[in-house]
Amino acid sequence: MDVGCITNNLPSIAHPPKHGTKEDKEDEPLVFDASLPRHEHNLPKQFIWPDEEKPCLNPPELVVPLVDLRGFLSGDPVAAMEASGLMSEACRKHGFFLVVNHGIDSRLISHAHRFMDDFFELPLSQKQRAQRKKGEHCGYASSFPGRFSSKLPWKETLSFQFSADKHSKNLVKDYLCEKMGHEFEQFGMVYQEYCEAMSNLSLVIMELLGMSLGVGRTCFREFFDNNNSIMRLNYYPPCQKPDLTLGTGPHCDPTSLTILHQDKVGGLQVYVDNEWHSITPNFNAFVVNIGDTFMALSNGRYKSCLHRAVVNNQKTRKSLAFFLCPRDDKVVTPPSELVDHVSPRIYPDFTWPMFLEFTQKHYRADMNTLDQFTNWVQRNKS
Ligand SMILES: C=C1C[C@]23C[C@@]1(O)CC[C@H]2[C@]1(C)CCC[C@@](C)(C(=O)O)[C@H]1[C@@H]3C(=O)O
Ligand SMILES: O=C(O)CCC(=O)C(=O)O
Ligand SMILES: [Fe+2]
Repeated sequence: MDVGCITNNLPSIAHPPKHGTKEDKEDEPLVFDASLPRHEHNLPKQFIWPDEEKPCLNPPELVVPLVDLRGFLSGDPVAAMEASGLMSEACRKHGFFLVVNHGIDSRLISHAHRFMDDFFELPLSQKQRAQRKKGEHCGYASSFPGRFSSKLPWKETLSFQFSADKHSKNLVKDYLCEKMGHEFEQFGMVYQEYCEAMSNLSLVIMELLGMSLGVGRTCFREFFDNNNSIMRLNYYPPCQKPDLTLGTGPHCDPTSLTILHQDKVGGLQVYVDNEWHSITPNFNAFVVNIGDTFMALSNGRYKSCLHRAVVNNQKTRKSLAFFLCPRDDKVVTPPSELVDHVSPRIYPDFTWPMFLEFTQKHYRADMNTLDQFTNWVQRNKS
């Protein structure tokens, strides 16, 4: 797919000033670093979001279904029906649910959070050894000044690839050691183990989602076997003007399924019934949400939901986001059971690499990403 012509049709992402031009000085990319003294009271204008997108104070709490996986994991068919029923109700309404008794060691989760602190508290120059390159989705990024010209998110991120393929057992460790040096070997091993746990949990959830949609336990589990997913560490430093900016802007995840662990600070918000709702942190629960790619796989039966992250003026907030993505060669096509004259195809066939490139090079993911991508694919059908 030649994606070149997208650039002219969509609100393209700001291109950083050409080096050496006069804009360089005026538009020197904004970079902030959590370890710098927090004395900035006048927020740079690029971090100030439009009034209609600014955070609201004290949103109501979203009562999210708590899906207990213990029974299903022990083979109890009644528990399986209960769990898939709860998921179905949540996914038809807003696409978010919590999973508990998931079997993942709390020490692994704590290690992952601790290593995240270690990374983001490094001097900026060291973090920039893993600097995300233009058009690529892996690496370290600080608020994306080179990518966007306004509505910059108040966060630093570190993203890397995970492959469930048995020959890729060292992918995470090798990437982190290559970028950051061999002192990151343990960091890499912990995140390789964390991502394997996330991948296995994703496949369990895919079994239940398959059951809930009437396509059987193995349909989506096999589709995401050997997944080629993305792990993202979100680090949100305190902000002196938290009511003017956002940690992560309003969006639907373009990926298939997100398994998120937020720390105790809280800040994740979901847009349901025309209102923003907070999701209260729960160390023992993972927040799970459907992404755009799974919405296409389900032929629109399940919703990819609008959400965002707000910041505060007291504490750093962290979240671990595992984004499930199918192997590169998998074609996203809904099972035949989900397509008929009553429910005709809504989205075109596509592969995840096509959609990912769209979000990285030509369109800032928001609440319309899948529709924009669909329109472009249909316009460019050669
Ligand atoms: C495929 C992806 C693009 C973003 C990361 C992700 O892996 C899934 C979520 C996407 C994102 C977080 C949605 C909001 C806008 C965004 C630019 C961000 O704030 O980070 C998105 C990510 C991206 O780097 O494009
Ligand atoms: O940090 C959070 O709670 C949400 C982050 C998010 O939505 C994302 O990274 O896609
Ligand atoms: Fe998200």
